[in-house]
Amino acid sequence: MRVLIIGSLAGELGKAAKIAVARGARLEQADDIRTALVILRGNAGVQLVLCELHHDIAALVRSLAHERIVVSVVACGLERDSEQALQAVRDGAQDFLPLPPDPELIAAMLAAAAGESHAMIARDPVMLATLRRAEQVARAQASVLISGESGTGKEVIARHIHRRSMRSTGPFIAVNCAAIPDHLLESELFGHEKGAFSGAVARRIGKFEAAQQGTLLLDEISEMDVRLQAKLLRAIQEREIDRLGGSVPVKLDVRILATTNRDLAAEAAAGRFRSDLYFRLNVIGLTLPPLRDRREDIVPLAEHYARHYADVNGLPYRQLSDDAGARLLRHDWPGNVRELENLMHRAVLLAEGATISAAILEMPSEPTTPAQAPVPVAETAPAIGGDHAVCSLVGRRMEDVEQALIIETLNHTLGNRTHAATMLGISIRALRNKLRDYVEQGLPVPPPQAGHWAA
Ligand SMILES: Nc1ncnc2c1ncn2[C@@H]1O[C@H](COP(=O)(O)OP(=O)(O)OP(=O)(O)O)[C@@H](O)[C@H]1O
Repeated sequence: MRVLIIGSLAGELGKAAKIAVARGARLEQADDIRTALVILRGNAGVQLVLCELHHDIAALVRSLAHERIVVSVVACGLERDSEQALQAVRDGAQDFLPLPPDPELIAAMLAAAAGESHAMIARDPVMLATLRRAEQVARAQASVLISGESGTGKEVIARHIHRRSMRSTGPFIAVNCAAIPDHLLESELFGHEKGAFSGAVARRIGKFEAAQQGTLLLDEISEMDVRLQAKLLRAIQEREIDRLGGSVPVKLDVRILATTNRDLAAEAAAGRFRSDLYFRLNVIGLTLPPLRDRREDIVPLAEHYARHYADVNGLPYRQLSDDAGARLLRHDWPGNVRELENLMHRAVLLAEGATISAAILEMPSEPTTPAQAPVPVAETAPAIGGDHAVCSLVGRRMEDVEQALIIETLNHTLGNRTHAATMLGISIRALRNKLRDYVEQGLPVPPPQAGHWAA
């Protein structure tokens, strides 16, 4: 992943940069915000910006919004500068990295910005068959549509297809269509020329061009606005794009992969998704089975995460006890692999004895609906007057209950905003606005995918 550092590499930030490089990051460096913006306009592959606190972070965030550049900004400074750190978050930084740098915190930030680790575990015959099919189609050039419930590993398999393709030495660029507002998504994908809109002060290269000779993953494609769907269809058919405000088309050599956790054929039939685009994307279709239908993967995945999170947190590796394994096998996993991963992360942090026992596995009560697309409230709401959990809320202010629910959901998803918003049935933008309000009120908010150790 590409990381842009704004500031001097001579001091503590240089140490952070070295750690990021040791974890596989490729660095860009700018002495000031003006230079950083020049780099960002020309390189849509940058996923994370680490910016020293004393730079004008508010101005950086404003320019990024103005120029429709989507990238995570993390403010960096000494731990004692907590007032400035809070101000940086108020100004729009997504997080604060205290210096001197903690290698594990940097690893978590890189993982959060890149969309977590790429290891692929598969033991169940159903999953092995899916994997074989993915490997078969990897060498083709055709688009692949990967369907499956949220958290089943659609992005993991997309990366696997890229690694096994003839484009593996080229870039793999992922764009989450649900997480980026429509007006930003267009320039994020297609780029823009200077003057294309009031904030377009210079040419900006989009994700399509950043993915040249490689693979572009359009995550959660069903959430793409209809107008953009038309533009995407043209890009795929003509193999060229026009930057916003551009007059000369740019030729493309990009393979498109797309994911959806909705039934895209049904969306097309209902007129919510263009049928012609659906057929273009679904030249090859792959469906990832939910975890409850590939039970032989559950324990190997749990063991993988027990090892991984022990490693990441500098803790001793503890095996799963037999009763813990049995308990995992009894659960239905509505949140799929992501739910299992979060549960094991917590268990690794809480474990004390020689093994991870069933007692510390914090299983939520068995939900009745799979956690994929937001479920209409009417389908899940308890009958009025009949539910103890709801009765116990009577007398509390709506705002307080909402706040507690949001923070608790974020704790459950270990800070993952996209997943929390899906569970809450609200847009990422609405969630971000709420969190910004909480930060302004001085409330502690779980940082993005940081886990308990950073809470
Ligand atoms: N087979 C697997 N082996 C190891 N880890 C996996 C596997 N499948 C999924 N994961 C992990 O589970 C988490 C969710 O995976 P991923 O983001 O690919 O799911 P998704 O189906 O794309 O979810 P969403 O639809 O919510 O975006 C990630 O942290 C990923 O690393």
